[in-house]
Amino acid sequence: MTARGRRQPTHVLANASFRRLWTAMSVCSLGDWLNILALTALAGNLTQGDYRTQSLAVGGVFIAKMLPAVLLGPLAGAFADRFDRRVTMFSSDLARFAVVLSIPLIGSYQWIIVATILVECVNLFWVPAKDATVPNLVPKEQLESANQLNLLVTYGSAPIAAILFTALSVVGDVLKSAVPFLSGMDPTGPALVVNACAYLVSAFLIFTLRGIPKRDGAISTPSVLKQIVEGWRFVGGNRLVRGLIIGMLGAFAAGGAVVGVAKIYVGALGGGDAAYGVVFAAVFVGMALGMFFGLRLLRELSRRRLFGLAITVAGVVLVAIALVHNLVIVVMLTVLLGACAGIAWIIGYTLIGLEVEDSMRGRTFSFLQSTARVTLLFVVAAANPLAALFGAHALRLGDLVYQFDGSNLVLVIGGVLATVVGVLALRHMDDRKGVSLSEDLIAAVRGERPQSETAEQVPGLFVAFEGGEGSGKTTQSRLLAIWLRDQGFDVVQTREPGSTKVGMRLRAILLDAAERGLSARAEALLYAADRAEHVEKVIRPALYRGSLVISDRYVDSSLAYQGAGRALDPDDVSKVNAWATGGLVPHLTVLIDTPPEVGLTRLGGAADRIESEPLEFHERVRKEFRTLAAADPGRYLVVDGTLPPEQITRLIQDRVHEILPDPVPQESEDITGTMPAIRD
Ligand SMILES: Nc1ncnc2c1ncn2[C@@H]1O[C@H](COP(=O)(O)OP(=O)(O)OP(=O)(O)O)[C@@H](O)[C@H]1O
Ligand SMILES: Cc1cn([C@H]2C[C@H](O)[C@@H](COP(=O)(O)O)O2)c(=O)[nH]c1=O
Repeated sequence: MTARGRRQPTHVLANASFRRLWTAMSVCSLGDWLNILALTALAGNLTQGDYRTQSLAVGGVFIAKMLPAVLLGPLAGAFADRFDRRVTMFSSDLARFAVVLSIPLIGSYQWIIVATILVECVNLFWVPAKDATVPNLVPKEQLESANQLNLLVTYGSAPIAAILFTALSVVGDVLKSAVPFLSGMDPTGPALVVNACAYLVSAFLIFTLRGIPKRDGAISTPSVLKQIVEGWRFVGGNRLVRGLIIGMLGAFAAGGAVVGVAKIYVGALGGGDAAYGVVFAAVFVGMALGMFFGLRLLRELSRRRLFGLAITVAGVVLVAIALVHNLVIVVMLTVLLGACAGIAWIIGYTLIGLEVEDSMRGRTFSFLQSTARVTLLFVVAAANPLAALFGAHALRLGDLVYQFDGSNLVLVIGGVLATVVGVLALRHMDDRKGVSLSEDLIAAVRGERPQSETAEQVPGLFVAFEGGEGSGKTTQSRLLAIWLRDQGFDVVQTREPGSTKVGMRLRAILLDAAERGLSARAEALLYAADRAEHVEKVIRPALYRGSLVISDRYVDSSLAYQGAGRALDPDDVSKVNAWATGGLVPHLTVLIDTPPEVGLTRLGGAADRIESEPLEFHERVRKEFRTLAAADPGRYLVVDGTLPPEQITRLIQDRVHEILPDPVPQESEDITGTMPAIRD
């Protein structure tokens, strides 16, 4: 069998709509950093003279920046889910432009504070609207790359803004002395004008961005208050989202502990301001490395596992940072800490974008932004008093003296907290229960798909079709089988439940609408029993013969219908099925994603026991299918089931084509010299 190569996907920036949004975001990020630099400098300039007043004035700007998120975050999220996101972003940009432009014109400290609060309030509407829009513009498999680019410009624009600010300050000084009319101007004036113009450019880009889906939430949506409560309920009630947010906040708290005490800790290690700067920079260098190289290196590892693992490692590293009294090692560990934080942040953002439905996304992102800021504020504020309260202690062991100060304690607490959160996230969200994490990790580092679970090592190829009722699985799996047979492949087309003798009986029990009293656990076990028989009698033998197996439904159906639909513990369903199948996982799962209200109306005849479940049941099933696909994008093809059948067929053929084995084995080619004729 020849190697199964993958076709190179196009870069996410080739997508014109995303490119436009990303450009707007980059310009805004540059503007935001310029804003922080210019406003803190202006506040300092306006209160020159007394060091204490000056410090308080600059601190006031930071407080004004944080405050609106705490107070207005929930409202902004509901706004992003309620109104047209393009209009929200466009209006926000115009408002930011006007407010920032007014700062150098008015030029008083009071107005700086008011304007900062106003700009931050507007930002609160812009950011969740943007975050919730990204998953609408890029395909699911490119969402991780899109988030990497977003984070890159958010932080990468900071040094560019710093250089620009310096240059614009020089321009400000020159203008002040050369143009009499501008003699009263503060040198930060040009920076603020450029900052305002950045928002105007973004307004233009957003206005001309046609790819954002239109929404008119004002017609039938509930009240804003109801929407806010609905958003909180959703975040608290959704297992995955709750796990992601707790994990990300844990990572934030750990980061806050470092920011809070880094200065005194570095000082205690004998480092000055330069060393403090290096430690600070190490966090960002690490984040960039984690986001780009870490995620690429571990691309075969389940994203849910990697999320928990990254936070756990970050926690352990933080404890090590607290205990190792060597500045060079501390800097190296800080890079690792940043890498873990970068990985966790990107995965968390990506999974939320994939998992959360469009109508809830704005509120979820906004909840995350607000709670992250509150956590950061709280931890940074509490870290130093706690460190001071603990004081400095020298532990003596014979001749050895080990210094353990308050800053060490804060870092240890932050590290332990992150470790606990990471372990909980790993357990809470693990989608490969029963499969050793270390084996998975080693395989991922080697760039291999985890061997113990995939069907990769068998000579054949295993493709499963999944989706809700009437999504088109039977139609498409039949068409795929015909297409493959046409190319000379030996194809076994099969389905669940009911492809074996025992299976046929089980299918009758499982789908008989009269069988009303069947318990959820019994149902899960019967499906698993059918699957065990199916794998042993049909699928495995065919794969070992080198056949291509196409199954209409497999394990994911149990995770979606019995796990999410019947609300059984997903770990239990996963374990039972891993045991029933001996860990056999398809090479490719095609998810035909169709809204249940569309799929159910396609079905003819009387509804069977499962089809007659209420719509909410089928909605939970659909959501779980999508979540499963999102957690392992490399192994799934998600197609929109509302597309015309021919278009779906083409998408499936394109993807299957990438992983097809050579129909004539290499040895036969060597002997006969024949070239296989594969039609596209
Ligand atoms: N893309 C499509 N657009 C419109 N109708 C479709 C599409 N795909 C399939 N159908 C029609 O929908 C009905 C159900 O299709 P199919 O039996 O393939 O779905 P299924 O997912 O296998 O259903 P089940 O859940 O019963 O197994 C059929 O009448 C089929 O012709
Ligand atoms: C494999 C499997 C199936 N189901 C449900 C899903 C459907 O309602 C029926 C199968 O009918 P189909 O027309 O053949 O698609 O069974 C399930 O609940 N759990 C499973 O594991």
